[in-house]
Amino acid sequence: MSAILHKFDNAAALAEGLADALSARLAAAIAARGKASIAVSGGSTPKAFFRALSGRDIDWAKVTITLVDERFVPPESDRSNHALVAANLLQNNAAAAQFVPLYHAAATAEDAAAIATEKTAAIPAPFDVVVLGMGTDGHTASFFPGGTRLEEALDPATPRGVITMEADGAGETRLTFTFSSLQDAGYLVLHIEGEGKKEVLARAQASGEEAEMPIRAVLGRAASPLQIYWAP
Ligand SMILES: O=C(O)[C@H](O)[C@@H](O)[C@H](O)[C@H](O)COP(=O)(O)O
Repeated sequence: MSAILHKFDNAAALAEGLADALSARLAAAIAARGKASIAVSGGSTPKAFFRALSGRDIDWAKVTITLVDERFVPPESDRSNHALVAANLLQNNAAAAQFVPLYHAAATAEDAAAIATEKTAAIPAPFDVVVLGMGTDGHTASFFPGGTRLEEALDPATPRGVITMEADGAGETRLTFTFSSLQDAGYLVLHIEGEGKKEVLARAQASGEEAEMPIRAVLGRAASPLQIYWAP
């Protein structure tokens, strides 16, 4: 599917522009169906955009927020994406939103993934909005090169849901939505910043295996047009 580039002069302008676009999409979903859903990524890039979005004036009580992926750590951990979202997005007006975590205090990550799959199944598919990040190794979500269940995660036949992933670059065991859960979002966003990530994206857009740079699955096979938001 195609990719549309939204280029901004700087990160602050991108944060505002992305917050404007997403709040409009969420408000339109609420107007159409009475509810809206958004799955966001963790990492360091999204903080400013989370803060901008948290202040937008929409009916947040009708919005369900979840994560694209999570580290298998409790929300008290400084590695937790839940903690990142709680501190930066579930604030201000957006504090009224419903948040559905992926981490659950279970005996194993597999048990937590099964619980997350069950709990997130209540969110109508497809997501209205999905915001992906990208690592310098070309991973997105927790689709890491060399990941233990990468082929399964990217397989279009794999059902929607949350699975575990382990990889050298991932740190803790991860909990990640599958490609099939994310790729048909009403508005599918890739949010990256800096010249380095722009070069990584260019490499990913060149020919090569998905397993080498898993973002290629999104670039090449997502059902929804990919909205690339980039600032230097
Ligand atoms: O849990 C995570 O870390 C994210 O979901 C991950 O996929 C992230 O989007 C990329 O690693 C980019 O992270 P940065 O924004 O920190 O570069």
